[in-house]
Amino acid sequence: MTSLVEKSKKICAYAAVDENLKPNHKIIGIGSGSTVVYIAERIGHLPNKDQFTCIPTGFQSKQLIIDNKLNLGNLEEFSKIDIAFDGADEIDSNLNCIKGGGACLLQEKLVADSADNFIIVADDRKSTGVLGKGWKKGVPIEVVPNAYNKILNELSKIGGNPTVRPGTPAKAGPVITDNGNFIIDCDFGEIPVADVKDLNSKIKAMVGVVETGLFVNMAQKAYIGNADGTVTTVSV
Ligand SMILES: O=C[C@H](O)[C@H](O)[C@H](O)COP(=O)(O)O
Repeated sequence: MTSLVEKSKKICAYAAVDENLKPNHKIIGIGSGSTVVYIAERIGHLPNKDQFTCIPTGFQSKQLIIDNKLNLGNLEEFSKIDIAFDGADEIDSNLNCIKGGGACLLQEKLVADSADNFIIVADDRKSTGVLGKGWKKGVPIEVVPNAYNKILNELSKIGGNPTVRPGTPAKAGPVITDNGNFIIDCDFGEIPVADVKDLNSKIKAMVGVVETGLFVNMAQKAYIGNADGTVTTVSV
């Protein structure tokens, strides 16, 4: 039986596609995770699906595009994206997000940054208003492998509690991203909305950091699927 959370993911994803995908859109960014599964599914059901080229944000995303028989593109060829849809691990009241729980943050941020419209889809557990309130695993940070120890020290110095994400039990040693890097998860406690941008800049300034899972001022809209079957839309 489909769980309430799974139903929430599906209704918000379907609503996001139905209300935002326009006939003039040609290039679509497809994010990663369990919620965007329903984004790809919905687009795959459209009679005009052949008019779209979909840009993936990683291996799983690419498979979703292929499985739903959508046209697959890449950022090298299409550097301007009309609209991108993606999930989130947590969303604050300004639509800043923590992303990267599935280690896909770098390609996701490249696609979001290239998109004219960036739409978040998530079930209502993710919409807490303050980053770090509900998502307790920390901010995912993609780092060059041989810089991890240096960056662990630097993150501790700015008040974080960082750990290298382990690959166990599927793999001994750290998780390796689609880009061949490590992920550090760094807990900063609750991050006030006014502090998110500054924290992101501090982390990005550390040499060896490739990208952070803090998506600051990137999303224009979020579609939140509620357990009662309704969808809440938030815009900035
Ligand atoms: O790296 C993973 C991505 O940032 C996902 O979009 C994020 O973790 C949300 O995934 P889900 O929709 O499964 O909660």
